[in-house]
Amino acid sequence: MSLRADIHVRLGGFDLDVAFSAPTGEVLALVGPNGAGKSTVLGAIAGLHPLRRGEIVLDGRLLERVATRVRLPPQARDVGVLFQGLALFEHLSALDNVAYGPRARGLDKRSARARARTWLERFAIAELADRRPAQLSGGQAQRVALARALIVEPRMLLLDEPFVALDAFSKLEAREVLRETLRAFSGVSLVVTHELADALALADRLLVIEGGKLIQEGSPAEVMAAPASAHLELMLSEQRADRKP
Ligand SMILES: Nc1ncnc2c1ncn2[C@@H]1O[C@H](COP(=O)(O)OP(=O)(O)OP(=O)(O)O)[C@@H](O)[C@H]1O
Repeated sequence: MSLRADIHVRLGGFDLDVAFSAPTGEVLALVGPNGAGKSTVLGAIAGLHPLRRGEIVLDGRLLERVATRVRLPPQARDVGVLFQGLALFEHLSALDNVAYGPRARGLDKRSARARARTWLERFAIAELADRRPAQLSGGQAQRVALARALIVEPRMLLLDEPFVALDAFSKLEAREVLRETLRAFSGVSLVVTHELADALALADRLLVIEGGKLIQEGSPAEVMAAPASAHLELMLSEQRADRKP
């Protein structure tokens, strides 16, 4: 097992209480209504919300265990994060956004930039190296954000609503780029999305959360065959309506 997570977090009056695990290479989609706790799950794994109880183990390495007071800081977790809205550094070029991780880990500027350039090439955006985020399209910015997350060779990827800011056309293209990226990525990926179509296109397995609890998990086909909540049924019927010509 590559990821084992038993997560109990309290945020104000909200209690999150979910446990799941995933083998190496699996792509998990976390779906559920607004306020269900999806981003909080990501934040807990990334080390941004301390656990009240439980533990998180990634590739046999303990990231956090409340019982023995182990709690690695975010930068020591080897987890790549794509935040909602991408959160690129507006004052840095695309190249320096991607070079940021290696620089922060002590690599000299020249080597970090050389490495960043290979990642821009991998995402077919080398010619955009000098542009600032404001001069990129949504799809291009998403590629920069993916390159920035992957350049540090994380063991796990966390993606929070990776398509929110995109128009319909960019979104299809971005979904394809992301699908190929996740397929090539060797660690576990966890993608938060409120759109079932994205989850179905990307994920090996769905985790459905509502009110801070895991209410269903299974392959897309299993979940579609027997949705465990009214909200999920509604998502499914919207998805079917979208597919009709
Ligand atoms: N810093 C905070 N302090 C108190 N409550 C919070 C905090 N952050 C989030 N919450 C609450 O925790 C709950 C879960 O929020 P979370 O952002 O994880 O939901 P989500 O499923 O990602 O929702 P959305 O789809 O709207 O992004 C919500 O009820 C939210 O109001």
